[in-house]
Amino acid sequence: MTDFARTRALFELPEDIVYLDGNSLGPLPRAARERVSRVVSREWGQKLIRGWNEAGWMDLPDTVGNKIAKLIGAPEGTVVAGDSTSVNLHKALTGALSLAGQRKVVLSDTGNFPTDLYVAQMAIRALGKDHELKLVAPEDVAGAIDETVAVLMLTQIDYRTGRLHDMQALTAKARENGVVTIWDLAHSAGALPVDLAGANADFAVGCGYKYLNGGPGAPAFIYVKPGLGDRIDPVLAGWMGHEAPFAFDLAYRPAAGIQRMRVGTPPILSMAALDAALDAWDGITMDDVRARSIELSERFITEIESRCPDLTLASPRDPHRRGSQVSFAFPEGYAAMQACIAHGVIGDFRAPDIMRFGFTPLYIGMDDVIRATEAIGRVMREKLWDRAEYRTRAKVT
Ligand SMILES: Cc1ncc(COP(=O)(O)O)c(C=O)c1O
Ligand SMILES: Nc1c(O)cccc1C(=O)C[C@H](N)C(=O)O
Repeated sequence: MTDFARTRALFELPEDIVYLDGNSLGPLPRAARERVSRVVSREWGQKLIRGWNEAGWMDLPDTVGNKIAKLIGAPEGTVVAGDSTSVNLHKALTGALSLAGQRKVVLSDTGNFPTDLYVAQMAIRALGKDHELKLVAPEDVAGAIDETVAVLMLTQIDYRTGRLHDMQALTAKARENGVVTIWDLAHSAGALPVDLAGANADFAVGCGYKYLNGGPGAPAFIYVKPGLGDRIDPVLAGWMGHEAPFAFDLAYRPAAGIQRMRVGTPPILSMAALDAALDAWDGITMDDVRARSIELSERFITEIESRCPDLTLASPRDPHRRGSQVSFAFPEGYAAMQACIAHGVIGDFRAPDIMRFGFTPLYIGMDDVIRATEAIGRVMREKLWDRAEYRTRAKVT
């Protein structure tokens, strides 16, 4: 059994708040603080450019990729860390389209995170092909997979409601119909068990700064199924994805497999923070994390529903149909979330009316859940949200 008291001590958390927003930005792992400080002073400061070889900087995208691979059911050597999720999605989609023959449809759903849809719209335009981005309701995805579809591009867990797509079943149906699959694991990696190899998915991407706790703007990751990497031409090519970057050839020759998904110089300080953060997962099983996340979120729902009749559950009630977040709808959700934050519970708000709370067993326990529901209960009971100071919209939500 995973000792979550031990893992909690690995993080720096302000004592006066309950942090239920690790699904958007994970907290600071103590090891990341130490590692970044060491990389800055001893490696960058003392080794200077020798750090690329002597401190393993050049290998960090693979080192970090392999740590992430273990959390998402991917074999060693199939994941590389770097760039943002949006950029990696662009690589995955253009790669997938290069495999898709004459088919024209990129299928996704209306619950997808907007960046995924923007990437698809502009990748299609940039390729100059007559592909069409087809969006259906999340529950209609399975029925829309047929032999006209070139690529199925989905986010496994809906960022607003937490609704979980059945990766295994949808990928199987896609394969039966000859459809290439791309999964966005932004809200899945580190949140619940993912089995990319078992599902036989073709591509996946995800964030380093949410459940993986790599820090604001942490490098993202990309997975390409073994054997597939060599068959795709990267549209986003750069010297770090060249077969021999330091040969400085004039002609681009893509590196083998996942290595061709690299583009430019990796951001070493951010990579080092993510690398250290990922050590918090040593000795932990995702099944334990999932079981604990369900316990915490079930208790949260029970308490909120009994204390806050004005809040309506916006996530699937069945814990096996949602990720590691719970959302409640409330017309004054923005102001209510501001009031919750002012009263010591940090979650977030997603328009038009969603109050979103993330459950991250590595550092959140049952005491936190109870404390949070007491504070939220008070905010709602005493209508503390109905104050001008909470209704004023900030720039970033
Ligand atoms: C599902 C999903 N995909 C992609 C992103 C964006 O990733 P990035 O900002 O790293 O490009 C997010 C959140 O920001 C997200 O929720
Ligand atoms: N990436 C973010 C950022 O740079 C600022 C504020 C929020 C974010 C997020 O991660 C949003 C997130 N993907 C979401 O689920 O809403």
